Amino acid sequence: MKQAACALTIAGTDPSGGAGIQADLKTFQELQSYGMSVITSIVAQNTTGVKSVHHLPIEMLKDQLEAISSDMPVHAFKTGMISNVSMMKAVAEWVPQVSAPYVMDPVMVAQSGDPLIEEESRVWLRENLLPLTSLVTPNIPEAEDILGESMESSEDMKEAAQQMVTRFGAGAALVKGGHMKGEAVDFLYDGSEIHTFTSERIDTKNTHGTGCTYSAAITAYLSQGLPLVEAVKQAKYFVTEAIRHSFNLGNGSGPTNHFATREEVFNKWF
Ligand SMILES: Nc1ncnc2c1ncn2[C@@H]1O[C@H](COP(=O)(O)OP(=O)(O)OP(=O)(O)O)[C@@H](O)[C@H]1O
Ligand SMILES: Cc1ncc(CO)c(N)n1
Repeated sequence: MKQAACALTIAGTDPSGGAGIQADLKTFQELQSYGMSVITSIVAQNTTGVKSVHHLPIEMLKDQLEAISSDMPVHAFKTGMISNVSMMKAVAEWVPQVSAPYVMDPVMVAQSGDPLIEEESRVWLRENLLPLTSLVTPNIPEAEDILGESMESSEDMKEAAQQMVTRFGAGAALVKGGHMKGEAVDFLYDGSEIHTFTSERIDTKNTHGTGCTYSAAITAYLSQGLPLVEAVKQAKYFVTEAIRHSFNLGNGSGPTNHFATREEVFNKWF
């Protein structure tokens, strides 16, 4: 029997199902990787915002990580919300045990603007976690935060992607243009060249969890052995269709729609 491609997410939760662990597992399932999850924090949130956050005790985080690496194959993994330095340290100590591509979504604020990471953790993330990654996927505010510089143009985005790799040691960097105007353009620097991924901008307020879905799709494709550029290309199709079919659920920024997506992607793009 063919062995399953196993993808893991290490992240916070979203009970409303649009972002975090829930979005990641749905994406893994849609893209036919076997999904596994390690929870960092339980977040009481929905489409309108974050009510409260409970961080799991560090020992509990370590035990979950150990439960995976002592028993399960991991063919690719991603991290999302890792709120404080103690949790980042636990993840950083665990990463070398797994020889699989590591995709970091450097989650800092929710779509609603609520903070998901403590202020002092940002430097630690940059100095210690970033060099362990195969790919980091910041949106523009996250890239500005990591580099300490403001970004206004495509040239700034490309420069930021390069800096993440050459200055801060990320394996590769994908700077996402969801927060810009006009077409939704993302730039990937893979250590040797810039690759550009462009889609039309879809006119919707329902973009809760787009970043989670995108990085989870990249992780799923990497777990299946696709090369990085191909994994990003296909994940961009997936997230674009998930945004196109997003739901008007809840009173705020609704979630992307995964299950309308797979068929749509295959019919339309292949
Ligand atoms: N309205 C849109 N139409 C089409 N593509 C979009 C739109 N908004 C974002 N994208 C694309 O979705 C992907 C996710 O990018 P985005 O910058 O929104 O992530 P994010 O801000 O990290 O998401 P999150 O809301 O989960 O924090 C990128 O490929 C981006 O270009
Ligand atoms: C747990 C979690 N991770 C990431 C995001 C960003 O979309 C969110 N809202 N919640």
